[in-house]
Amino acid sequence: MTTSNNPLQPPADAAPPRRHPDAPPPGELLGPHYDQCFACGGGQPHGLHLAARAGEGVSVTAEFTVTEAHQGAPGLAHGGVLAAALDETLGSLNWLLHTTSVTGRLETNYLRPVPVGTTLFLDAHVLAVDGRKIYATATGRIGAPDGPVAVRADSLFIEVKVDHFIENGRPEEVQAVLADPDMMRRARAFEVNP
Ligand SMILES: CCCCCCCC/C=C\CCCCCCCC(=O)SCCNC(=O)CCNC(=O)[C@H](O)C(C)(C)COP(=O)(O)OP(=O)(O)OC[C@H]1O[C@@H](n2cnc3c(N)ncnc32)[C@H](O)[C@@H]1OP(=O)(O)O
Repeated sequence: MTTSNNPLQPPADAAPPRRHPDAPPPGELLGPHYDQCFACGGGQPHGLHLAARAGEGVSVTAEFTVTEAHQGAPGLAHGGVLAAALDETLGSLNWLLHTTSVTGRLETNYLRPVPVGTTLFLDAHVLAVDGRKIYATATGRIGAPDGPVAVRADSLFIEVKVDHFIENGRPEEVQAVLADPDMMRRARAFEVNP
């Protein structure tokens, strides 16, 4: 039952987050979920190359360094790029839950400009889960894990089946991924989340 009009606030009867028993241990690098992902993939020269690690509970940390390719205003990171970094960090929580989910809503809050050359230290954690709805929040800090807060986000992710990607993706890329047994084994493993 929804008790608030804010779609990013978990309802009072939502379940607390539960770390999956097979979640990677705290400190482990999660690796890209897809080599061509703009945010985490190694195959995108101008991508963020964001590297996320498992944290304690249902949390992750991540880092990415702002380059010339990420500018909006001269010498400053584009707000959409920063939103992508927050989105990706939040999406990495899938590894801790062993679910496959996509962003339904993402509300970003920009507190400080982020200059080119900055390494942004991000963290995200799940607040609650309500059926297919995953409520999570993220913060990005300048220069260090305890640096000044530059950006924050609240989000609602929605759990989907792997078929979501097969049915909606462009056929060329979908076929290439379907032909990669490692990728498919990992993606399908997330679907049988007990
Ligand atoms: C080729 C094979 C590949 C396999 C391997 C793939 C591995 C990939 C692994 C992991 C991927 C992680 C990727 C991370 C990247 C970072 C995250 C992104 O950037 S994701 C991209 C941006 N997001 C989208 O493109 C979503 C577009 N939207 C949709 O597709 C649909 O709207 C979707 C799936 C979100 C929901 O559609 P419905 O038909 O399934 O479900 P309904 O019934 O509408 O919603 C279910 C519940 O959620 C609420 N809901 C849905 N959307 C909402 C919204 N925007 N705001 C508030 N509530 C929402 C609804 O009110 C409903 O709630 P009630 O159960 O009735 O209480």
